Amino acid sequence: MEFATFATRAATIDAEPADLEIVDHVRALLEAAGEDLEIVARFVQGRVFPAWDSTTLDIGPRTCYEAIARAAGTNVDADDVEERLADRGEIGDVAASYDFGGQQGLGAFTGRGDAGGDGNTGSNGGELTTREVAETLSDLAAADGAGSQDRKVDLLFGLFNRCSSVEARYLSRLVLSEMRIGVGEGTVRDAIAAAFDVPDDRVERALQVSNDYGRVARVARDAGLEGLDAMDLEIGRPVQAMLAQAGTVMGALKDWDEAGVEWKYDGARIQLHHEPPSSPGSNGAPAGANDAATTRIYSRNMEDVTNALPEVVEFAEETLEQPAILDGEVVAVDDAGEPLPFQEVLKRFRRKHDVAKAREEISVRPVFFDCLHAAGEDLLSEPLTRRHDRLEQLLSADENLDPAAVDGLSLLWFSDDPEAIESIDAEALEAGHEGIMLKDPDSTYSPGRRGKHWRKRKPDIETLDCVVTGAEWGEGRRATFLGTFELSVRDGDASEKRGSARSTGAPQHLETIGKVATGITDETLAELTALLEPHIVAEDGQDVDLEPAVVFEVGYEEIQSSPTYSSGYALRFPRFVGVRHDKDPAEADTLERVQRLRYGGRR
Ligand SMILES: Nc1ncnc2c1ncn2[C@@H]1O[C@H](COP(=O)(O)OP(=O)(O)OP(=O)(O)O)[C@@H](O)[C@H]1O
Repeated sequence: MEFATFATRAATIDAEPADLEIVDHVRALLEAAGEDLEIVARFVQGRVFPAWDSTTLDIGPRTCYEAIARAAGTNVDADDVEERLADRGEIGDVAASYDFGGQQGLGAFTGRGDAGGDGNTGSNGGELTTREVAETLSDLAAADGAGSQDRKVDLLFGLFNRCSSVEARYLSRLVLSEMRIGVGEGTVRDAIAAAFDVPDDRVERALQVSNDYGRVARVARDAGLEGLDAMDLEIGRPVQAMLAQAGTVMGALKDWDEAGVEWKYDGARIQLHHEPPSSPGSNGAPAGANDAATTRIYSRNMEDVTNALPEVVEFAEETLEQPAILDGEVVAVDDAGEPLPFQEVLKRFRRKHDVAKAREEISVRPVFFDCLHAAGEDLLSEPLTRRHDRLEQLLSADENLDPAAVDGLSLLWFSDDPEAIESIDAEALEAGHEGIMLKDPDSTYSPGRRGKHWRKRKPDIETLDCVVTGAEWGEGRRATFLGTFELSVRDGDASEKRGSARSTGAPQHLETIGKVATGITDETLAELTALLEPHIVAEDGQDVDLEPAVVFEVGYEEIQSSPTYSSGYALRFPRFVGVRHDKDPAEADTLERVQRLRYGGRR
C-alpha cells in the first residue's frame, strides 16, 4: 500500500468524531492493504512492531527533529523545528508545515540503505510504500553502537525527504509514538471482524493469545474463522497481564459464593515462558529439536527482563519439566528469605549491567500465582481453580507435598467467611507482604483486562479515632510488646447503652468497638508499648486494662452490627494508621459518628 494512501485515510480518521465511522474507515484501510495488511493494522494504532515485541525505535525527539530539518532544506535546523513545535504544539503539524523532497543532492539514502545506488533519493524516488516505511524503521531499530545515531538520522531523513505534507504528518507521529488518531485496540478488533466477516469475540480471543494485531488481521483474511480459532499461545510471545480493580472483602463475598484469597506480594510482575530441553512427547517436539531449555521473562509491559533475573531462570530450569507460561511476581528477599520493600526489587528488575554484582547485594525470588499454558495446553479459558491446580502440579514434583512447602507457589485459599479472610490478611501483613488479593474462583484469565474478577484490597479511606482501652501482651519474640489493642469510642449518653468499656474513671463513657493487631511493625510496637505501659491499670494473664490516655487512628473496611463489643458494632478489617498525639480521649470519635457512618453514608 502506498504510504500516501495510508496517511490520507489516517487524516480522515483523525478528523472523524464518530466511533462507528472510524471503525468503517479502518475496515476500508485493512481491506485495501493487500500484502501490507500486517503493517497497516499496526501503523493505524501507531505501532511499528507487534505488541508482544519489545523492540523500540529508540529515537529521541531530537533525532526526529534533525531528520525533519535536513529534509526541509539547508536553512532549517533542529532548533527551528523545535521552535515551530513550541508554536504549534504537535509534531505532525510541524512536519506537515515544511516542504520536503528537494534535498536529493544531500542524502544518499532512500531509507533502505541503498546508498550510492541509483540516486533514488528525492521525491522522485517513486511513491513511498507502507512496507518501505516499516522496513526502514526496522533497520533503524536495529542500528546499534558507534555512529548509530547518525545512521538513524540518515534513515529517517531518507523517508521524510520522500514525504508529501500529509505523509510527513503521520510519519513523524508514528516515529515518535504519537499517532493519536483515535484508533484503539477495540476499533481494530471490530474493523478486522467487519473486513473479513468473522465474529468479533473470536478476533478478540485470537488477539489475546497472539498479542499481534497484524497477524490476526492476516489470519482472519487468509484463513478465516478456522485459522483464528487455531491460533494459540506461543512460548516466547508474552501476552498482556490480567489486572485487578480495587475492592473490598465484603464486596467480593456479595458477588461470589466464595472468594479465592492470596497474599499480595510487593514486587514486580513477571510472565515466565519456559520450554525445557525437548524430549519425545513434550509439546509434540521431536527429540533433539531443542537441546537446551529456553527461558524468557517478561515485565508487565512485555519488556524482556530475562538477563536481569538469573535466579528466576535458574528456578525455572531446576523446577519445570514441562513447557509453561506462568504469571507471578518477583520479590526481593533478605538472607532469611523474608520479603524486602518494593524499592529493593527495582534495583534488580531492569538492570542491564553488573547483574552479578547486584545479585550479591539483593536476592530475588519468584512467586507464581497463575498458569496460562502447561505442557501444550492453553489455559486462558479455564477457571482459576483449574489453572491454579495446574500451576501447583508444574511446580511440585511430588503431588503429596503440602502446597505450603512448594517453592515458588503462591497459595490460594477459598473462603466465604470474613473472619477467615481477615486472618489471612493479618498473616500476609505479618509476613511482610502488602495485604491480600481477592479472586473469583470461576473466572477465566483475561489478558489486559482490569475486570471485577481480580480485586486488590485497598487500604481504607475512612478512619476513626479510637481510645485504646486495653491490650494484650504478645507471644514469642513479641512477648515484651503490647499488641492486639482494644479500641473504644465515646458515648455521650451511656445510660441508654448495654454496658461500658472495662476502663473506669474515664472522662466520658467509652464503648468497645474492636481490636486492632495488624499493620504494625515491630519498631512501632516497641514505641506503642513504651507509650501505653504507664497507663496499665490491671493485668490478667496476657490481658491488660488501660486507662484512657492514647488515641489511635484506625482504618477499617466496614462497620458491622455485632454483639461482641459493648458499642453494639464491630470494625471489619481494622488497621492501625497512627497515634493521634494531638488528640486526647475527650476528642476521640463518638458512637454517634459510628452510627452515622454505618447507616447514613460516610461523613
Ligand atoms: N497474588 C497476586 N495475584 C495477582 N497480582 C498480584 C499478587 N501479588 C502481587 N500482585 C501484584 O499486584 C498488582 C496489582 O496491584 P497494584 O495496585 O499494587 O499494582 P499497581 O501496578 O500499583 O497498580 P495497577 O495494577 O492498578 O496499575 C499486580 O499487577 C501484581 O504485580
